[in-house]
Amino acid sequence: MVLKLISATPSPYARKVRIALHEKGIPFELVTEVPWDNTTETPQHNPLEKLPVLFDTEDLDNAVYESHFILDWIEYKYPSPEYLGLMPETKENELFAKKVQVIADGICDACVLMFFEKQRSSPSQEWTSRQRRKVDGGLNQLAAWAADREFLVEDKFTLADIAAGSVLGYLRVRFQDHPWQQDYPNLKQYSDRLEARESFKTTVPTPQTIKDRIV
Ligand SMILES: N[C@@H](CCC(=O)N[C@@H](CS(=O)(=O)O)C(=O)NCC(=O)O)C(=O)O
Repeated sequence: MVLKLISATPSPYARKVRIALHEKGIPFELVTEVPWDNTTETPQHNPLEKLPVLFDTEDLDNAVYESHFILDWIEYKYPSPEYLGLMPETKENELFAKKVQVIADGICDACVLMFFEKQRSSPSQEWTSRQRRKVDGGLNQLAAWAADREFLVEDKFTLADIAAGSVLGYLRVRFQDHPWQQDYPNLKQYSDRLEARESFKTTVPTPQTIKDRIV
């Protein structure tokens, strides 16, 4: 199997996959693109036209997409003990880790909606406020779960930390004016610790330039 990952420099969803592959020591080719531009190859592999997309270059008909599903797929295809396990030990805690991912991805979704609302000729204040409430509510929940813990579940690095760390790293780059680091010092310290991991250091998000008109 020769894995290729289609990613974009700011993508918090793709960063989760990059972190997981790095933590498990799984080799892959990284393809970086702008999924919003007409030059994107993403639609060739995902009918939903979204990245990240992970596929075996020797089996192009079985691409894997939707970051949460990609992470489940990776865990299934590259299980412990041969590879580092990224799921908690118990089923209950695995479900909680996936609930953390729901919140983290939901914060990302609301951020993306706000980002594009700002591009509109007359952005809706009501719509933007609604998305901002989701970001703030999600961060409040992550801060409560993090408390003063090193990791969110079972005192080991899991999917929950990949998801939470990725959205916090995304806010640092794409929503620098959000005061979450002042509002939740514990969450900032938690994020700082994760950003010190090699898998995070080598996947720090950076802005991209979108050439085509999107909205
Ligand atoms: N739910 C998806 C969201 C993925 C997503 O929205 N990807 C964006 C790029 S980024 O926001 O992650 O940078 C995309 O490809 N958008 C293109 C489109 O929506 O047509 C996931 O978890 O993978």
